[in-house]
Amino acid sequence: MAREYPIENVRNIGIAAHIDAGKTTTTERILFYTGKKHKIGAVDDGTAEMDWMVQERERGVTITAAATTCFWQEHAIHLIDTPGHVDFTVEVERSLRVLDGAIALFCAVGGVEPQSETVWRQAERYDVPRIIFVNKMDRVGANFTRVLEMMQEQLGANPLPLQLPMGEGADFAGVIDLVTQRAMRWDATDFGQTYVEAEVPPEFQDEVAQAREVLYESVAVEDEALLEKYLGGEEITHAELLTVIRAATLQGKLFPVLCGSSLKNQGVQPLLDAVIDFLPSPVDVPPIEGTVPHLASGGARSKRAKNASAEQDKVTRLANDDAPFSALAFKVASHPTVDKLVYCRIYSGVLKRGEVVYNVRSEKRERINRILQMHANKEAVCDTAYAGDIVALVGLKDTKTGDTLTDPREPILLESITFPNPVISIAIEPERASDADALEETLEKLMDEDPTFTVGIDKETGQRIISGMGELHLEVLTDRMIREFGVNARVSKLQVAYRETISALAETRGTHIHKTDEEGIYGDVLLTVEPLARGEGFQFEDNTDETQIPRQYVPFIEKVLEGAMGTGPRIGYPMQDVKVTLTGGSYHPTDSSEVAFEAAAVLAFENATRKANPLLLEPIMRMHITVPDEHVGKVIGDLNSRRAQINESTTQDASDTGRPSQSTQIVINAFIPLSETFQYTTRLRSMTQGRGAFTLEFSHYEVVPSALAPDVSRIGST
Ligand SMILES: Nc1nc2c(ncn2[C@@H]2O[C@H](COP(=O)(O)OP(=O)(O)OP(=O)(O)O)[C@@H](O)[C@H]2O)c(=O)[nH]1
Repeated sequence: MAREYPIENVRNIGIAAHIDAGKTTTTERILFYTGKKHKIGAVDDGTAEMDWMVQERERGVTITAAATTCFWQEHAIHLIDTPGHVDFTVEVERSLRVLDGAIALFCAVGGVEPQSETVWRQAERYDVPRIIFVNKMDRVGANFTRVLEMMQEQLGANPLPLQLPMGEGADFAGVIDLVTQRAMRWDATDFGQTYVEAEVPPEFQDEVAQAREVLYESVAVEDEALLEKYLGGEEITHAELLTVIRAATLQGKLFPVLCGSSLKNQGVQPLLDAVIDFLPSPVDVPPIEGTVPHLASGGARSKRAKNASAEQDKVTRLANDDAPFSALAFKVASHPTVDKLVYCRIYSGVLKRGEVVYNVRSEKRERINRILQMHANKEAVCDTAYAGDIVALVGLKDTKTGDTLTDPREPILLESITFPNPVISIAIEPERASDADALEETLEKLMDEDPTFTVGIDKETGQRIISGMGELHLEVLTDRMIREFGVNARVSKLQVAYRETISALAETRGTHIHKTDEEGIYGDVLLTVEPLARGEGFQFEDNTDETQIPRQYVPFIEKVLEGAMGTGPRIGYPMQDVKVTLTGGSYHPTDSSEVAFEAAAVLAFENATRKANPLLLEPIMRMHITVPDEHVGKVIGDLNSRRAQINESTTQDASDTGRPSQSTQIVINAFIPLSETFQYTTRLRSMTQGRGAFTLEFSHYEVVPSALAPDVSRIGST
């Protein structure tokens, strides 16, 4: 079956916004006007919004939250969910990784709010082209011009208004298109499905003429030929203008701005037009890059791959149906009826139901049982998915977020989505023994959905330890477990995931020798432990011979010692960066056994590490703070009191981006112990009146200063 829409007519977009800017309300309108929903939610009495929110909290609804598809003017728009919350970078990162363009939504009253600023900067890092929608023009205090100024000042962006509002607040009556010079008014009786276009009312004509002048001039400077025409006083056609706006938007030089009121059903259709006119199709973004993966023996290896000079050769795949199939799994979601859904962005080729794909990470081939295109609350089964599509796949048991799925004959490994390691932990236990299974099952599901959430068992206490990215992350997950999955569980206080190591060389002997009338036990091991450089983990060397320790026991002893690294001598945190050398030992021809050598080796290791001046290590985070100039002194002072090491602070302003801006942002890069970052979100917010933003990423482990070490206790023991 041929594709319904040419790839040039596909848009993969997200809506980025500060909480409450009107993302849900706008999405509802988009789905309604594009015919995906036959009834518009009664947002006025709060029902649509509440429905949406309640659903979002339910297990099934993450399904619809990841992506939905709608159609507009012969184009397919895949709308990808981009939660705006700073504390859930994971969600934002994975959305930005697979979308091609975004609508940045601002409130006409609040303008550029902290969270919209954060998401804006994230989108900037990913080079995602954006158009802007200034929503809530009907609200008292709405001020279109001020929002434009804030974009310039706070974001250093170059907004390009393509419309002007006809009045503001209670007077807001519609929108004037600066290109066509037509005034649009929406019909309130049919939820804004129809709108009429008319002459610009006389009272707006001067303003429109001025704004049009600015528009043409701003666009002309982006293109030499257009500039020549403009300066020569020649007429510029709409098509010419739109082509240059599109090119400048794709390069991030201009950000077309539209306005309206989603709640009052005004302005959403032109926004959809703008998505099509200015945001990229999959062929407008650079082709996806990857490497030729090394395949396990037996795996199909293409001629191309065989001829590759190196196993990790770089390859690119064009966004083309004829290219070999490649896709990236960007979200795994639980589902009420099928096992799970795997959301994929197809970068190249075509996928048919029933086909087998190759998962490069797991080295497994998996059959696609069903291909679903997700709509608002429903899912449509399709037979085929094409390059550039976003679909949900059923049947992938071993696929995780970030995995590449490819044609088994032409494999490619796409760059995965990088997620930071979890660094903060709490012990969790079922309320009652009867809750244990439910807890286990829920933890599995949450781990599947969220790659930055892990579950382990504390060897010493036997407690389940859940780890995540930050305080709020674990709080929300625990809350979901209890409220959404109905699991009765208890958690301990948040703890940093400490490690242990040694700082000196030590040699000890461990013996495990018993003799009774019936049987004997004989194990005797001499070993040294010495520190390794940070990050080297565990090393083992054997300097004994068969007269000391029979050869068959050596690999076994190595395994035992590696296991013993799991519990350090100071508090019991896992150890790292230790080299163990087997230097001597003895055996008995009949009494020696694995069990005897195990006991002897563990004893020797424990004594040696205790003697080798053990140290505690703590996770150090790389912190990236963006803060307006005027608050920087306070923030740096506070960082110093938190044992942070500030590496650099740079000024980020207009000259960096080539865009005009009057505001100066200071970017501070620092290393900071994780334990000093608890509650930092609130602290930074209060120090910067909500305008500072930060990201934290695990960097490395460092020794805990000796004065603080006694305060560190074992996880779960509090
Ligand atoms: N006056 C006015 N209110 C609006 C408009 N759009 C949305 N709202 C209201 O703003 C509030 C937040 O709207 P949502 O659509 O839930 O905003 P959101 O960005 O999805 O918010 P979160 O889901 O909390 O992130 C609701 O009370 C809406 O009714 C608008 O155009 N005008």
